Amino acid sequence: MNEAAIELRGAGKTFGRVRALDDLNLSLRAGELTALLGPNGAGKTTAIGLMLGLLQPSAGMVRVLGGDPRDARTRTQVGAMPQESALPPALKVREVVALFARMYPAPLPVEEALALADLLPLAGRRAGALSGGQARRLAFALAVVGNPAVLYLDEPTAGMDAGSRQAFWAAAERMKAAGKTILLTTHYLEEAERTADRVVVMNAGRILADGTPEQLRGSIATARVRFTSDLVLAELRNLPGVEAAESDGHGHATLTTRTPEALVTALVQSGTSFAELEVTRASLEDAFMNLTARHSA
Ligand SMILES: Nc1ncnc2c1ncn2[C@@H]1O[C@H](COP(=O)(O)OP(=O)(O)OP(=O)(O)O)[C@@H](O)[C@H]1O
Repeated sequence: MNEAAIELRGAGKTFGRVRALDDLNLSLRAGELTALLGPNGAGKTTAIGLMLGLLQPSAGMVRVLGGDPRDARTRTQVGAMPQESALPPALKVREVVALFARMYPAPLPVEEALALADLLPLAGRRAGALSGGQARRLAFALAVVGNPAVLYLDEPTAGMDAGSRQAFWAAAERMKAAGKTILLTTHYLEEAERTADRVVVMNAGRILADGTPEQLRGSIATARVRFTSDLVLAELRNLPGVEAAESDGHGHATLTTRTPEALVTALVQSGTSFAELEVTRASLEDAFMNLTARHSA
């Protein structure tokens, strides 16, 4: 059933003295949409480069659909949307898509690829005349027109306006429903969270976290609970689920926890009088920033 469509085992990549990827182990199941997140330089594009067969691993192995990513048979089953793509400026949008379709054994109808990328109204425009966000949509059309089993999308929504983003995610949903294995990189965690089956967080060439969006939220999302009371630091630390506690000496306490409800319930049940209660949830974005910052040497 859901066997690995993409597999990296002990994969490493160095560029001179730069270790871009270090012992990467990743197994992506067929039909899943995985979001690869991480700060600039984390190694996301390099990982995609290995999976596309554009780069040779310095260590370990990479298999795509059971084969070597550089084999012609594998390549015709893979579509990619690079971070930057050079488009032939004089050709019209429809012509560029038709040109790409010819490179694949069983492509989608050109009109269908144009529709998926929300490009039908722009099909007659020269590629060189497209705006940045429109050019991203054309790059998406080129990635899907071959009707590939595996799709790599490197920051697909970068530069897109809100409407284009929405259209993009709707198209990604449709590709997923059609059974495609999709790996995309993004800096927009909240956006990816809605559609991704799985989120992999990378930093400095390594995987920091890997799971469903819910699991990721559960493992890294924290809340801050503030109040004033007579409790001393040791008592604050004893409250359930407290990960960090601070007290300013005037009774103002700031606690960090993943389970603010349990903490506040225990506080109430303890009978301690407290005031100025304030609970703020860190957004997943904040939690993700903390996670990657903590691991940056
Ligand atoms: N061809 C190359 N030569 C030298 N260093 C490289 C090369 N390609 C990538 N690197 C380095 O490898 C590291 C990982 O880069 P990579 O492009 O994979 O990161 P990324 O996670 O995709 O970042 P971004 O979010 O900025 O796209 C960086 O330190 C980068 O400078």
